[in-house]
Amino acid sequence: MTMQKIMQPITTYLRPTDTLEDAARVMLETQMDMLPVGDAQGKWVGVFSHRELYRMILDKLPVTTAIESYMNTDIMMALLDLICDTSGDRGEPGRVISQVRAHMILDKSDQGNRQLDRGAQKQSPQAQYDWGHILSLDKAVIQLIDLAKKAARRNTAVMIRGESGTGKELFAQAIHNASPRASRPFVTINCASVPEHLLEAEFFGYETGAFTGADRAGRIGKLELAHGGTLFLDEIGDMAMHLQAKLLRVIEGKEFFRIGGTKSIQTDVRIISATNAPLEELMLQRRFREELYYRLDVVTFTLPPLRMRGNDTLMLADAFIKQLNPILDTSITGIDETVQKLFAQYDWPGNIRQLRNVIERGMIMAEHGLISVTDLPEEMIKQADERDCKLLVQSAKKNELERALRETNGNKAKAARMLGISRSGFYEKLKKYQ
Ligand SMILES: Nc1ncnc2c1ncn2[C@@H]1O[C@H](COP(=O)(O)OP(=O)(O)OP(=O)(O)O)[C@@H](O)[C@H]1O
Repeated sequence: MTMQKIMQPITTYLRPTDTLEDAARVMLETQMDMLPVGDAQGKWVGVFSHRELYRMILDKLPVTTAIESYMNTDIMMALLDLICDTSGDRGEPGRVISQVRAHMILDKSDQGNRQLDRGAQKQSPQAQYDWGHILSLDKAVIQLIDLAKKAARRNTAVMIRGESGTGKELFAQAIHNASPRASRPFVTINCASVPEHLLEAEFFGYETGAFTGADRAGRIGKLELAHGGTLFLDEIGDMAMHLQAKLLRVIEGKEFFRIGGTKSIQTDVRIISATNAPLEELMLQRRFREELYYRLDVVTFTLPPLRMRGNDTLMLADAFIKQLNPILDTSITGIDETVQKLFAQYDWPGNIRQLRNVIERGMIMAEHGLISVTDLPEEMIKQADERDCKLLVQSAKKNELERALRETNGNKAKAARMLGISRSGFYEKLKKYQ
């Protein structure tokens, strides 16, 4: 989910009359786990999540079946369900909060104009980000931006490497927006999230009647949609070998056929690819084609992980707080000293995306003033607790217990309630933090 998506009311929602195929496509395009369903007046009447999608598939319903009788009409339960699901294993509650918030602000001003409906293939998707969105004080990143500005002017293929959440897509969009193709489409294909058997249709499109259950009118693929613009191939390392061969043929010959089609189609796209996969290793294992690699890897950028970007963590935390205060309706002034120290020592496996989610969650928890350790996700505190920050976390926890006791005049039951924990949990903490 991009920052843009949480800052604007979103226009993507389903109608009860939408089909299983419509829903699957919109979910793929938006990468949302759950979408609101709105009626003709834009009123929320339900939600449709992956769970309902799988249920329809397992029930072997034709793709033309309307989602109406499968959508979940218990909206609040569905939201809570999703929050619990996601804050468990995937550990990114902030991301869900963003999604939920985004969904709650349906764009009422333009109910009929959903971004991705049956007409999606006729619209040209645009890139939202430019250089001004890439914030960094880090020398290496600043140098990469300079290099990217130069590369943007040419038509050369660019490959962006780096861990998840380091800003690869942000860079790709900024390059497109600074290129002579800026006014043309920026089209993304996520090679990891589209199932292998659908990826080919996603790329090349298909002709009328190419599949059972396919749209009568056929569908154009993303290669055609991106004509004149940029095709962003995210997670390129996950592309199947046979598709890699087909892509290579398109790059070399600049033409292709729709699935089931006989007419060759010309295309002119600039390719930007991104990956966190060890492509060199994949080539040795014959899971990535060398010829394709050399076609895609004309200019390479490797974005450093957040833990190697020095002061960026605190600067970004501050910037996110400023951006999010008006959206979340909070008045957070910053992060306290303990959190600053903890941030500096933390590994940030999810990089900038994780930082933004942690900040957003912290802002929702704290509401005003400074974000403190107790507003951070449990997982993060646990990790810090096990490492060098143990003392820091302990003193913050101790302060919190002391404050609760002070404010309740030493009444432990009240103090436990105030902190939202059980009485036994409170005693346990008292013992742990002395
Ligand atoms: N330098 C930056 N300044 C401000 N925001 C950033 C920066 N880099 C990344 N972000 C934000 O972090 C989030 C993740 O960025 P992005 O999606 O570009 O990462 P990615 O490397 O493509 O991730 P993935 O590999 O998981 O797809 C986005 O919300 C993006 O706006």
